[in-house]
Amino acid sequence: MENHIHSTWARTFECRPRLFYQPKTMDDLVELVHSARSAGASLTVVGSGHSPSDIAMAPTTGWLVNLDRLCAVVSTFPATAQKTTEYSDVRVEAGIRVYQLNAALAFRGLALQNLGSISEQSIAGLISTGTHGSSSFHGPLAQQVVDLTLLTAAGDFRTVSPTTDPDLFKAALLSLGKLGIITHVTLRTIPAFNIHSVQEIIDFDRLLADWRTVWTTKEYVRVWWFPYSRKCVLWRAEKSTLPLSNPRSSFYGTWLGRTLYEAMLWFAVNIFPPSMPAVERFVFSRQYGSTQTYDTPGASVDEAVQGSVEGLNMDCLFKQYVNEWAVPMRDGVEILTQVDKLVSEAASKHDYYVHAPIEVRVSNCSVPPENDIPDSPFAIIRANSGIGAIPGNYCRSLLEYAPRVDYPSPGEPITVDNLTLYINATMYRPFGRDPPIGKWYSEFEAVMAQYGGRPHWAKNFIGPAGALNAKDEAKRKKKDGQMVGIAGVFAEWYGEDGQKFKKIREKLDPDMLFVGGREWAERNGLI
Ligand SMILES: Cc1cc2nc3c(=O)[nH]c(=O)nc-3n(C[C@H](O)[C@H](O)[C@H](O)COP(=O)(O)OP(=O)(O)OC[C@H]3O[C@@H](n4cnc5c(N)ncnc54)[C@H](O)[C@@H]3O)c2cc1C
Ligand SMILES: O=C1O[C@H](CO)C(O)=C1O
Repeated sequence: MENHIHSTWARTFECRPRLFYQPKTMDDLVELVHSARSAGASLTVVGSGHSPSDIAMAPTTGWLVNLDRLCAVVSTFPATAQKTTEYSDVRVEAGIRVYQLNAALAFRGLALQNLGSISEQSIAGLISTGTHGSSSFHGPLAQQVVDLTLLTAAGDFRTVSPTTDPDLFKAALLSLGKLGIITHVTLRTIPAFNIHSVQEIIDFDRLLADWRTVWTTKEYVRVWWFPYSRKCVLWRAEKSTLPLSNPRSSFYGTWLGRTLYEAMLWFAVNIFPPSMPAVERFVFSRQYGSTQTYDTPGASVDEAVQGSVEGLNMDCLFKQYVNEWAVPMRDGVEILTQVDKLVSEAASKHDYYVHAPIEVRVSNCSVPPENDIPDSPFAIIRANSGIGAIPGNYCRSLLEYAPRVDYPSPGEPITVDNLTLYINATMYRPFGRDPPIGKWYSEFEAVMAQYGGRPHWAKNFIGPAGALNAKDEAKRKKKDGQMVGIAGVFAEWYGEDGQKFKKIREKLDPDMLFVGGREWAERNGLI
């Protein structure tokens, strides 16, 4: 198709590729790879466009391919064949959206073990960017991958697993679309489950006081931080057989509440920025009340029992910019204290204002030493806690952005020392209007980098200052918050694993067929 315009879900970036394809068969896809090579065109692969950045933008001379029509469930390995009823491996075509997969699994009495905030993504896009949920007992969502198939620039299918080709598997587990086209994925799924969640309001200072224990109290834990209210929402959930029950009604879940919220944000962004803290406080009080309910006898808490998808997904509200970094959980108190200081000082100087919530989440990205991989998928993580992941693999992807932390010793409980903290600075675009993000994001990133943090690959990070030459820097400054990228620090931050990824990439794709979005790849040190 010609004249196709592709844009991100948040309408933050768009591109006009020379040609756009949605192949219906794997043979068509292979033919497309050969045709693009013969034509000397680049081939960018895009999923649902939910990455907030320009990571999947194709140049005007390039071709863009999307796998929405390659979305079948290929096979389900019956529990008996796997000699267990605790999990089932399911092979799918990689264009399947997570919501389609959720439905197909539910039909078979199965479910994904963990999810991120939404289910719009394609499974390939989710894997390729290091998407995560929020649990101390689960890794990034790619932990559920048992094997995957990559269509290479040569037009060959390569099915890789931790045993068949460990290096290529670790590269393909977070490949940013730059290695080839993921065509199939086998996922380790478990019997469908419901979750019982309890949502409490906790004072910011109390959260910091309980930091070392709160993250491991339930299988799924997430925090939304409202800095101007000095409060957080603490959401904790576990698998449950209790009867289903709905969560409490939501102020911004209604058309009126939601529109009012967006209108107030618009006013604060465009007319009177100093009103932002009051807007955030008002919305917080409508949505959640104004008192701490955590550890408060007699306080009414918000409980629900929902299917895993409804419970784990959430309402992400409006179109947005998102800048999220992974840092060591053990440094969380210091990091949040520093960010809190930034936010309040900026507001008192009328320098910039942030939007709420700042999402604060967790994963267990630690992996066992290579010679210590358990024979059984019932991992140490699970044995310790009685809950958590049945991993499809125990690999750390070469481009894993979570800092390295220790794997828990056998028999020892998981602690903050084994965990990754994700801090997600979302800035809404009320009615399509861009808020100022540059100064906030630069200061936020300086704190994250100070603690060895690295940005989530899919998001709107800027990157360390000073990485560009004067001409490019001048160009960049024309757009507030534009990405500088991490090319200047890639070697330092990704070390040997990063170099290995680049070598594998160059070998598989010497003519850079899959580096259509060349600018993004260059800015970030991948080529
Ligand atoms: C509202 C919202 C909520 C989100 N929630 C979370 C969250 O909870 N946790 C989290 O970590 N992230 C979250 N994200 C980010 C999102 O999960 C990732 O950006 C994900 O990559 C989006 O998948 P996609 O299918 O839209 O991929 P796209 O954004 O279209 O593409 C992403 C990357 O995947 C590559 N790719 C796509 N398909 C293939 C393929 N078949 N083969 C090889 N490469 C491919 C692309 O080339 C590109 O590099 C959220 C984003 C939004 C907008
Ligand atoms: O990128 C993301 O957007 C939402 C926040 O609104 C979320 O959870 C992400 O991750």
